[in-house]
Amino acid sequence: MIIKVCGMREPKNIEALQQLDIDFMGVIKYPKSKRFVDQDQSLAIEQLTMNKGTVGVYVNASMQEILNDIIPLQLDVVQLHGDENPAFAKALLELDLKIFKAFQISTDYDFDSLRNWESLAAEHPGKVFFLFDTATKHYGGSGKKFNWSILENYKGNVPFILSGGIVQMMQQTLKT
Ligand SMILES: O=C(O)c1ccccc1NCC(=O)[C@H](O)[C@H](O)COP(=O)(O)O
Repeated sequence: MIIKVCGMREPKNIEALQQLDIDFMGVIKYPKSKRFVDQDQSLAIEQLTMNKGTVGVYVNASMQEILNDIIPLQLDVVQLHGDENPAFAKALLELDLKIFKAFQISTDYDFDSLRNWESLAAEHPGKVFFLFDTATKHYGGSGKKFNWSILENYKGNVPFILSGGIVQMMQQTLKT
């Protein structure tokens, strides 16, 4: 199991996170999010020594916007949380970044629509992960959990991360 803590901004919180047994720290680069990390905060993050993987979270950003963040945010992973296509992700994979591709899961979600992304993942073993989040018109950060039993309909083999409204008391359920 991998654990990502998202929405990190303040250097002192990021330093505290370094002491925890987690794998990734997520930084939101979506300007409409209340957790958005601006340029000054990015420059503060650049000064930190990181012992976790850093994930930049984007919603329909341009390639140039992402490229500009690679060094300041010390990016290991790009989380594509909007309507990006596999060709866009492929260009990032070729820069040696990993991809977390987010999908907004609703009750009647059609997992067959992920075929193109599954092909990309097969071409880049160990580099592409799916992230299943709760559907919201704001793309993410709803704070709400979706009905995980919907995932019984997912028959693919790309490893996935669960997202949306996860709190500590769900720890045991997540392990099973
Ligand atoms: O966190 C946000 O504000 C956000 C906004 C737009 C797209 C993605 C966003 N977050 C990405 C994440 O990976 C969050 O951890 C995820 O949505 C779950 O957060 P929450 O719903 O608050 O539990």
